[in-house]
Amino acid sequence: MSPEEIKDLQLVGKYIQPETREVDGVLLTKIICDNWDNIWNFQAKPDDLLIASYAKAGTTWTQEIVDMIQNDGDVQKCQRASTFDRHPFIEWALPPPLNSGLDLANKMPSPRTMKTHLPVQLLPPSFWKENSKIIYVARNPKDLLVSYYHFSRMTKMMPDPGTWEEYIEAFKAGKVLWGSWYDHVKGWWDVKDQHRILYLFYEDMKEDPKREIQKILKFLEKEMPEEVLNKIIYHTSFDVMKQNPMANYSTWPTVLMDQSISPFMRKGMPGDWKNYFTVAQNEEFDKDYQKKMAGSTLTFRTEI
Ligand SMILES: Nc1ncnc2c1ncn2[C@@H]1O[C@H](COP(=O)(O)OS(=O)(=O)O)[C@@H](OP(=O)(O)O)[C@H]1O
Repeated sequence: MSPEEIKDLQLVGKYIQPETREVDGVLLTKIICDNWDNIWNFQAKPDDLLIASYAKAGTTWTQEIVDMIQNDGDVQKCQRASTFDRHPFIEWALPPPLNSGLDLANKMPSPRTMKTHLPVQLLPPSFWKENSKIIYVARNPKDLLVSYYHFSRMTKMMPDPGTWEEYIEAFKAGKVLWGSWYDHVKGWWDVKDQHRILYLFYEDMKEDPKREIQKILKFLEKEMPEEVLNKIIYHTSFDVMKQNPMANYSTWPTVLMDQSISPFMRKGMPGDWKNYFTVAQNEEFDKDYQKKMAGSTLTFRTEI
């Protein structure tokens, strides 16, 4: 992003309202809802790759891994642009002169790699029709909630999260952007075997990045020498990505993300939720979780 564009962004920033609306009961920003027809009618292609997730599940990490794989471990090539511009975020509509995800996607030559946080029922149907490959990444709800709370405090593009106590309740009720986490992870889980979907877990990636990167390689039908694989593991580690301006959103102006409040690459640590949930909040959360996830074969690890 050039300094000129950043200046424009700062002018535009004051027009960014964290207003929300719903599409089929799913809370989204007003700008996304106003643009919904275009998003729904987005034309996917058979050689598209979509990285899908609920917000704060490890999307950027997965994007960096995929980009490194696609570029055979060439770090310089992966520094060609920020994550947002390398992989269009299909539903993320911003006012001009900012690029909307759809504009970027439509301009991008094939094969395209894109990102979405949409729940499965709101995915543009052309992705199913074209049988595009999808990598879904899921993260345990407690760490995700903590991450989402901090992100919502530092970004001006989302509604104010309120107090920690209020935010836990909003999250449990699904009254946060992109709707219910519970429905999101279950919805994608339930269709994973009917389409070309690789379902990954943040905690598994943290536990054994090599094993999980190998799953992605297989899914993308790629092979690579051990030394390139090791380079990818290193380049996509939390500490290295935290210092990478093309992955840590530091090129974005503070009017959109004020990283002095909380950095985008915050902790990257499974189990951090224990520093935030009280014993009572944790018990309440678990009780509610059991109800909402009852009957599903999907399970999460809240620490590794
Ligand atoms: N390489 C690596 N290793 C471990 N963890 C990582 C990595 N990269 C990003 N992160 C952490 O992922 C969280 C951000 O999630 P997303 O990228 O999905 O956010 S977004 O919804 O796309 O804005 C956010 O989690 P928290 O640190 O818990 O807030 C990031 O720090």
